[in-house]
Amino acid sequence: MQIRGPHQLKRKHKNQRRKDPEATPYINHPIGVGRILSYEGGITDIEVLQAALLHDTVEDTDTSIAELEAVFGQTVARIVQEVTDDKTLPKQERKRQQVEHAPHCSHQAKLVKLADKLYNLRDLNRCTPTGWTEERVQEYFVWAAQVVRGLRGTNQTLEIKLQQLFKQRGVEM
Ligand SMILES: Nc1nc2c(ncn2[C@@H]2O[C@H](COP(=O)(O)OP(=O)(O)O)[C@@H](OP(=O)(O)OP(=O)(O)O)[C@H]2O)c(=O)[nH]1
Ligand SMILES: [Mn+2]
Repeated sequence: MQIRGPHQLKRKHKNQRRKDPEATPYINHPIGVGRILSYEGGITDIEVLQAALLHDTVEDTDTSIAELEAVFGQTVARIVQEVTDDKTLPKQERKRQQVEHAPHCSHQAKLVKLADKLYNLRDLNRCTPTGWTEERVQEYFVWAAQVVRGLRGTNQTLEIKLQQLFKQRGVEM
């Protein structure tokens, strides 16, 4: 599938659903990440906001970095690249790499990562994904705290909100 313009980006996640019991449309997540950055984080950097909307397209759809670069430019493509997991790696290794790479990401990519984690942790508080145990939810919080630790000093408002969520779960950041 080809992106012919930014207005068609939601088609990329068209057939994808969240893992919540209602199987809500996946596009709610990237839009929510953009909202967090804009309304809560006070971010006005248009490339960060574009990258937020696109952040899971390469990981989860048939979109390539080259395609993003052609439509949205080098910077947006680079940010998305930075927040994209290598899905050919085993899950445990992917998760380990996120912790390891977080401190070395660009400021713009760190912003997207902070908002992504904030959205997903709030989503876990809202409802448990299908098939997840309480233990798996708690493990996600513990892992996310390790990633967020490497993103400190990026956006105070978002980091305080994340810190509160970890504290509620008794997790050290
Ligand atoms: N909390 C929650 N997450 C859901 C839901 N539906 C889909 N997800 C996605 O699942 C991912 C977290 O689940 P995991 O099992 O840890 O990861 P995996 O999908 O990469 O295997 C997140 O991916 P991601 O955004 O790429 O972020 P990351 O966790 O890889 O950093 C999140 O967006 C849902 O209903 N609730
Ligand atoms: Mn995401």
